[in-house]
Amino acid sequence: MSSVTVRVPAKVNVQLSVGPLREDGFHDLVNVFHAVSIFDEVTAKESEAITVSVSGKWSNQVPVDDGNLAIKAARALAKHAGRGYGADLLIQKDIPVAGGMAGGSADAAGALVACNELWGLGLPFEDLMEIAADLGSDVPFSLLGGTAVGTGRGEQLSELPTGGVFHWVFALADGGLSTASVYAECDRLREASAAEVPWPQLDDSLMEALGTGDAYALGAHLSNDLQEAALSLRPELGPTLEAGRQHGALGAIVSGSGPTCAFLAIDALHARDLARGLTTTGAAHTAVPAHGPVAGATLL
Ligand SMILES: C[C@](O)(CO)[C@H](O)COP(=O)(O)OP(=O)(O)OC[C@H]1O[C@@H](n2ccc(N)nc2=O)[C@H](O)[C@@H]1O
Ligand SMILES: Nc1ncnc2c1ncn2[C@@H]1O[C@H](COP(=O)(O)OP(=O)(O)OP(=O)(O)O)[C@@H](O)[C@H]1O
Repeated sequence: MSSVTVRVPAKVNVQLSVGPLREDGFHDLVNVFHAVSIFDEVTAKESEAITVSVSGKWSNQVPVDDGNLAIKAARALAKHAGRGYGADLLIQKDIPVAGGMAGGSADAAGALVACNELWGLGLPFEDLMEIAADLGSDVPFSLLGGTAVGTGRGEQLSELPTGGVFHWVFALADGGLSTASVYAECDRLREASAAEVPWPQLDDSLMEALGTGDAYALGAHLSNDLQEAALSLRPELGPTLEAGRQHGALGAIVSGSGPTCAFLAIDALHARDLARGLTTTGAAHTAVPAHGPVAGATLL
């Protein structure tokens, strides 16, 4: 096979509960991931060396050197296989960069699946999941997709069946937020308040809403412990969230570490109207309707 293409989704966190800071610099989480229909595509072509190039909306914001997570993923896979394989990786980028939607993680997951196929390794999914966890906390979920609860630093996943399709609108912001700085801001705010940080717990009402496909209940139970930190670093996100609520969103939340804002809609038609409302009033320069859950990294 000389060329393989894999499609990988973005994510939103419908619950993100952040526990105390661990000694390794990470936080224990209860992280309910939900994969949504904004996709990157990663194509791997036969080559001597491992290289990457990026096309699409956000290509100028993505590194094409060794810092690219897709390159790191391909290298980690080649190392696991014990051979000096090569691949030209082409990323078609649609997921916002540094937007809290796991775009880099998606490309890493895409590169793992594509290179496993291109190089004929035939590694089982469990092996790819282990390599993924070493690459980043969100990478295993980008492989898995659907809806899942992540514990540990987010890499230990249990799949969650959902009772229906949920319709979302994502309001994209200018410029990204670094995930590490948002966690650091969360720690700083917690230190300043001196309140004890509780151990994260799964929200039973949220589980029920996901299981029954009840968008109204899901909207009422969305939660993100990183939201206050993201708003502290980007106060202008507050009015964006409020504008979504004014346009009838069932729930409005910062996606992961932000700055993308996620709005839950009643149905596909409402999502389209909500997106139009957010852009025509200037509350967001770009608002993208999407639905979830969708599959994780998939060979095309
Ligand atoms: C905010 C989320 O996107 C929610 O899904 C993730 O928790 C972040 O996952 P990610 O981007 O894959 O993050 P990683 O590459 O693993 O870690 C980047 C940095 O985020 C912070 N980090 C990440 C995950 C975690 N459970 N605790 C943390 O404190 C650490 O400072 C870490 O150095
Ligand atoms: N393939 C890639 N796509 C996007 N960014 C990448 C990639 N590889 C490395 N990066 C770097 O990683 C940084 C974070 O990008 P990413 O889009 O993954 O953030 P994010 O969506 O906020 O992540 P998360 O939601 O997992 O916290 C970017 O600013 C960029 O410098």
